[in-house]
Amino acid sequence: MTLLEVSGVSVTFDGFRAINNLSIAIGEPELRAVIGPNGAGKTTFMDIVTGKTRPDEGRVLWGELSTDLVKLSESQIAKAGIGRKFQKPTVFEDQTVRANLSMALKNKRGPFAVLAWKAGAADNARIVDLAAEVGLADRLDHRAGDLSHGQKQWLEIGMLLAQDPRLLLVDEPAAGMTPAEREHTTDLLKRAAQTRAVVVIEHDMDFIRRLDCRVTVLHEGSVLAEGSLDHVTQNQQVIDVYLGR
Ligand SMILES: Nc1ncnc2c1ncn2[C@@H]1O[C@H](COP(=O)(O)OP(=O)(O)OP(=O)(O)O)[C@@H](O)[C@H]1O
Repeated sequence: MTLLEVSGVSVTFDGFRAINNLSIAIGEPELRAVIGPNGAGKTTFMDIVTGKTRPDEGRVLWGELSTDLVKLSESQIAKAGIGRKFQKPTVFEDQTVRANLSMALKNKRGPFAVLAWKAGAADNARIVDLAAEVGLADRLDHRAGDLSHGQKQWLEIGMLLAQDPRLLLVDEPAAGMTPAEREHTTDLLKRAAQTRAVVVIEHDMDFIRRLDCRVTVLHEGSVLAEGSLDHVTQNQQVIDVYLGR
């Protein structure tokens, strides 16, 4: 099923067309990589889906009811089931891994439930499962600030998964990671994408190859090519504007 359908979207910043008649459809479940040269519009694409940037034209249709996300606020879009991971990890450094995951579970319930919330047995089991899922099972009682850069990124992914998003948007997860951390991150994202849609912006081609998924190449705010990594990397235009540089 198509979960997200970006259709004919354009955005102009001060006369510069950053997104130009962009159309992309993401299925559920699906793992999708988005690549392209600097300034191609990758981050702006995510800003549009999450409601941070409003398009001048086009529609962003979501879910079974084809709700137009352009008409919703950022918080309504988040509640609809779209989670976003920015490049830099944003975890509560002074809190433990367990407390961070616990807060993320709490947030899912909304402001009224939070007032009366206390971690029950089911929540504690879910926290342990989430930690295991992102590879932090043996770090539950460690301070998040003491984790490595890669581990902080995994914790933040765990916090997003705690909120059960139907679509997870991830911006350059491999940046600053060791090769072993990158490998773990690809496994984690592939697993997460078995039951939901996951869209990953990345520059690291080895990372993309390991993701083993459909790839969309953006250039000047539009889709230049789409398909398997082998398919898009053999495309002469992709070689000219991105790979050959
Ligand atoms: N708020 C803004 N105001 C003005 N220009 C912007 C704004 N946001 C993005 N742009 C411009 O739009 C273009 C697309 O930017 P975007 O960050 O989406 O590209 P990107 O593909 O994510 O690039 P990178 O790989 O460098 O992160 C760039 O030329 C950028 O300078």
